[in-house]
Amino acid sequence: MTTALTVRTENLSVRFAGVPALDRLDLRLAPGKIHGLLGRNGSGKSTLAATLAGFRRPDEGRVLIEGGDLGPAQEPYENAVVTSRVCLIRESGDVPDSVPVRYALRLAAALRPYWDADLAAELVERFEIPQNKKIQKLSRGKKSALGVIVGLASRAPLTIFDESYLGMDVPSRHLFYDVLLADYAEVPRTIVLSTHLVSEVSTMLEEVVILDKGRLVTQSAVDALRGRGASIVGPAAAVDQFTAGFTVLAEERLGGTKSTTVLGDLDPVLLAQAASAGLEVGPVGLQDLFVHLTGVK
Ligand SMILES: Nc1ncnc2c1ncn2[C@@H]1O[C@H](COP(=O)(O)OP(=O)(O)OP(=O)(O)O)[C@@H](O)[C@H]1O
Repeated sequence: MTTALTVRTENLSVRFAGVPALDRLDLRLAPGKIHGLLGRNGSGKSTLAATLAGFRRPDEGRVLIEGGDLGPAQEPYENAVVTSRVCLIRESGDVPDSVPVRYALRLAAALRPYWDADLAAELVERFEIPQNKKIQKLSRGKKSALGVIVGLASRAPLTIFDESYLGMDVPSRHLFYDVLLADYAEVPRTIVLSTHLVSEVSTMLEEVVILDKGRLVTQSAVDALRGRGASIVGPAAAVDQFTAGFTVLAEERLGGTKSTTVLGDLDPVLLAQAASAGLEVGPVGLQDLFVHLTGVK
């Protein structure tokens, strides 16, 4: 049976030629949740994903993985017991290129202790992957889909998708999200989705880690993060009057109606004022917060 794992990093740093890609990260990924690993290009997402999966040795600090039948915390690097329970799928698909699809699936079945062959077969059908074709002959999208299938059917207690679905078209990506949610409900495990497509995955995420230039910007439950701001919708003049003095994260206007996203907690007095001005107050979008927190202009 798959048992979700807990991941911790302590003062984790990874450097390339002396330049930090990860800079003293202290994180805790709770077991059995879907975590978003968010950051702009070059922020360190792939380096973190590879280090969590044991592909890379930290230059400083450590990664600790614990829980389930693993027992006490262990470091993943050069640790076959831990890495057999961790599946990292990168954009390349992380499958050998020169062999037919059916062989790659057999290989995954042999290597992955929690492999679900029925799920793999079902997904190969649903994503319409030609089983006899060599992987190098697949289109980029189908190659990505095969990687995703391996990631899902591995049912690893810690499963990390590092932008592995970006090559897929929109319907295929949505199929991936649907299958991921359904399978996660059936077999809970710790899932990390590394992405910059924040708006597309935001409804699936329970926790987020936001990186910027290798540093931790924030780690938070999505609900708590969304509570850091508010979106105010209503007649444009009333919205402008109400939001004057707030830090504005985003504005959108449609005819006489305006939606303004602001940073800050709205107390009950402000909420009552908004209601009496005919304004609707909702949570802030994750994408708007991400843009604000990572300084994208
Ligand atoms: N093998 C490597 N050699 C040298 N520098 C590297 C290497 N891998 C990553 N880096 C550098 O480390 C930093 C973090 O890169 P990383 O790929 O982890 O970021 P990322 O958030 O995954 O980016 P993206 O969204 O563009 O994939 C970048 O400055 C990158 O240039």
